[in-house]
Parts: sequence; structure tokens; C-alpha cells
Amino acid sequence: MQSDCEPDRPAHPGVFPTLEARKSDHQPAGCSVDFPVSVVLPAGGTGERTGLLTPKQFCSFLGRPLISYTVQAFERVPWIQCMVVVVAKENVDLMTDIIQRFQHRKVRVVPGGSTRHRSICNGVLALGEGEEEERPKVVIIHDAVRPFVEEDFLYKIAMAAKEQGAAGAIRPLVSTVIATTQEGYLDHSLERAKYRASEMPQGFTYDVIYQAYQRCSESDFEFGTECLHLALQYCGTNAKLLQGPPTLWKVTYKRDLAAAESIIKGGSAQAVTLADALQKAVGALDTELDVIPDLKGENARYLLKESNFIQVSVNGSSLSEVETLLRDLEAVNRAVLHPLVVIWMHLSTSDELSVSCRAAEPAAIMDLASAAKLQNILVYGIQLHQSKDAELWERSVLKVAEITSALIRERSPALVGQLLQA
Ligand SMILES: Nc1ccn([C@@H]2O[C@H](COP(=O)(O)OP(=O)(O)OP(=O)(O)O)[C@@H](O)[C@H]2O)c(=O)n1
Ligand SMILES: O=P(O)(O)OC[C@@H](O)[C@@H](O)[C@@H](O)CO
Repeated sequence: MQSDCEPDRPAHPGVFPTLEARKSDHQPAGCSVDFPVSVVLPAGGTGERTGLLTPKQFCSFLGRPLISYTVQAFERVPWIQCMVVVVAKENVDLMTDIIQRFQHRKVRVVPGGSTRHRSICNGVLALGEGEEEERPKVVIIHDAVRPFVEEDFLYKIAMAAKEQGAAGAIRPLVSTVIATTQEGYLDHSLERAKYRASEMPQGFTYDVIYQAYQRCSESDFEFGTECLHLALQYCGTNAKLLQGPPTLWKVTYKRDLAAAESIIKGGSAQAVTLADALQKAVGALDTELDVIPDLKGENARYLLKESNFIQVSVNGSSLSEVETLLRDLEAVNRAVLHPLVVIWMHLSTSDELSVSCRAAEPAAIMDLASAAKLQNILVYGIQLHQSKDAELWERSVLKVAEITSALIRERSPALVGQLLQA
């Protein structure tokens, strides 16, 4: 949100410690993780089952390839150190171009192999190329064609993997699993209640997944589909299984591409809806404000203006967009003459938030705000629930606009770091 209103508080001239330096004594926002975590995104397949010539991970929605949505989901998680995207040799340049075009951070590309296990193994080896102390404690492995992954579940997988050595996402089976005879008849059926579908993300301590790939057989590399099995078979590590949300599904068939497209379009429509609604609501107030959903692309111009911002984080369960914005402000190294107001708009659509993150949120925004205040940036939070009741939603948005306008006008130090309820 940009305002031309002049600040009514004296500026705080002077050099401020960098955001990075301060972060060392601040837990990262959102879910806090105190050990290095890296990610391997296998994306070296051809997507034959979609029947398309373009591998499904490179199919575009709203001008952005599917894999870019997955990378974006991970780069928004502040406690993830780096990502390795594993693509077929012939797609290395394409993937490099996607990273540049969409300004992805913390990600590098390595060539894949003829099978998924070979690709994942290449990714794990790439994470181990540096000095021993640079290696991650935990490696999260996640199919690049599962774009709807949330920080709070990644947090659970990472914590369980650190404790147990391996952890994996599971979902209830929808259909019963049966074994067939060679002639195509029923041999026997499995008791469905005893089985689960193995999904992604999965997490492993670096040592476990590295050793598993060092010891597994050629047959595993050629025909295997389950990393958790390798950890058990070759490292004696029994993975902790965590039931994940239904959003973890894998894009496999053409119909899955259509489903992914409608979710992506729905999600961005939601962001636009909120931004539009806020724009209308604040327009009715006494302050000339613009609502900007992010500071990417042409919105980056706001970084260089003496302005106030609103950051619309649609259904974000973490503060990482605000962290990114504060880092961008830091990067432009602008002499902050007037207190900037940054408002984290937390639109929660799901009723439950994982306890680990919900409890961490107020503390996380306070932490972030304390660090930002040293840069003369005032961070406030407003939480609103995406109500399906149009009237209620309209009232919430108006309330948000009033609170926003007051925060920008008053710049109350007492409310800095608070999560206000609209
Ligand atoms: N040699 C391979 C094969 C698959 N994958 C990746 O593993 C994930 C899950 O595999 P799958 O859904 O089977 O993808 P494809 O192999 O591309 O699909 P298909 O079997 O239909 O060709 C995908 O992100 C895929 O790109 C990979 O990195 N390297
Ligand atoms: O078998 P595919 O290559 O289609 O997909 C890989 C899946 O098997 C895998 O992602 C999960 O089952 C978890 O291991």
C-alpha cells in the first residue's frame, strides 16, 4: 500500500545493522528450525502419462511453468537453506532460464538420470559437494510436480526427519489394492485399513539418504519408487509417517494438469480479490493508498519511493513474504528518512493452522518487527479470515482498510509487531 502522507514522527537518521546480522539472534519467522535444511526437487521426467510432448513440470499456467510454483513454495520458507532442481540434461538450460525469468532464489540445477531414483541421487550428491560443514542436516525430497505444499507440513516433516532419520507424507487409500495373477485375474486383495498411500514431501537426515543411495542395488535404481524403503532396507531407518493434507497430490495425468490450473487460477484470483476489495475499501477512506500484492516485477518501483507498503500474503501461514520484502528493502540500501509502514495481511482460509505455526506466529511477527524497527520500518500484522459470507467478508475488508489507514497515519509504536484481528 503506498501513501503520500507525510510521517508525523521524527525520522531516525543513522546507519542500522544489516537485517542478516540481526537475524542471527532472531528465530526466523513462521515455524522456527535451528538446523540446516536443503531440498531436492526431482524434475527429470518426461511426463509420458499426460500424453503431452512438453514434460508436465514445464507446462505453464498464467504464464508460469508448474515447476516455478513449486520452487516458489519452497523459496518462501525462510528456514530452507537451498534447493537443487534435478532436470534432464536437455532441460538444464530451460530450467536455468526459468530461474532467471522468475527471479527464483536459493536454487541450483543439476542434470538428472534415466529414473527418478537416479535423479534424486544426483540431487543428494550435489548437496554433498561442498565442505562437510556446509552439508544440510536434513534433506527434504519433493516431486517437482506436487506444487501445493505448505510450510507448516514441511516443518513437521523436517522436524520428524531430524528426530527419526527419515519421515514421509502419507494419505489414506481411496481404492483397495489388489494383487493380480499373470493371466489378469484377482490373486488376492490387501486389507485397505492396514495400508496408506506414500506421498511427498519426504525428509531424511543427509547421512541416511546419502548412505541409502550408496548401498542400494542397480535394481533399486532402475525399478524402485520409494525412498523410504531405501532408508529402511539399507540403513535400518524406520521412517516416521505423517498424514499430510489432500493438497500434496502429484500431477500425473492430463486431468491433473487441468485441476492444478484451476487451483492456481483460483488462488491468484483470491489474491486479486483481496487486493481489489482493499483497493475499493481504502479508496473510500481519507487516505490515498495503493494496494500492491508483492514487490516483484514492476512493483519493485515501490522499493525506491518514499512510501508505505502493504504486503498481501494470501493464506500464507508464514511471515516469509515480509522477510523477503524487508530483505529487498535492505538490498536497495535506501536511506530511510521516514518510518516505513509494512503491514502483513494474513488471510487465513483454513480453520486450523498447525499448532507449531499458530503458536509461533505472534512471537514470529514480534521478532521480525523488533528487527525491522532498527531500520526505521514499522511492521504490523492484520489477521482476517476469508469468510464465505459475502457481507461478512465485505465488513472484514472495510475493517482492514480502517485499521491500515490508522496504522499508516498514527504509526503507533505500541502496535508494532502486533497481530491485529479484523
Ligand atoms: N528420470 C526421472 C523420472 C521422474 N523424475 C521426477 O520424479 C517426479 C515424480 O515422477 P513421475 O510423476 O513419474 O514423473 P514422470 O516420470 O515425468 O511421469 P511419467 O511416468 O508419466 O513419465 C517428477 O517430478 C519427475 O519429473 C525425475 O526427476 N527423473
Ligand atoms: O511413481 P512415480 O514416478 O509416478 O511417482 C513417484 C511416487 O511413487 C512417489 O512420489 C511417492 O509414491 C513417494 O515415494
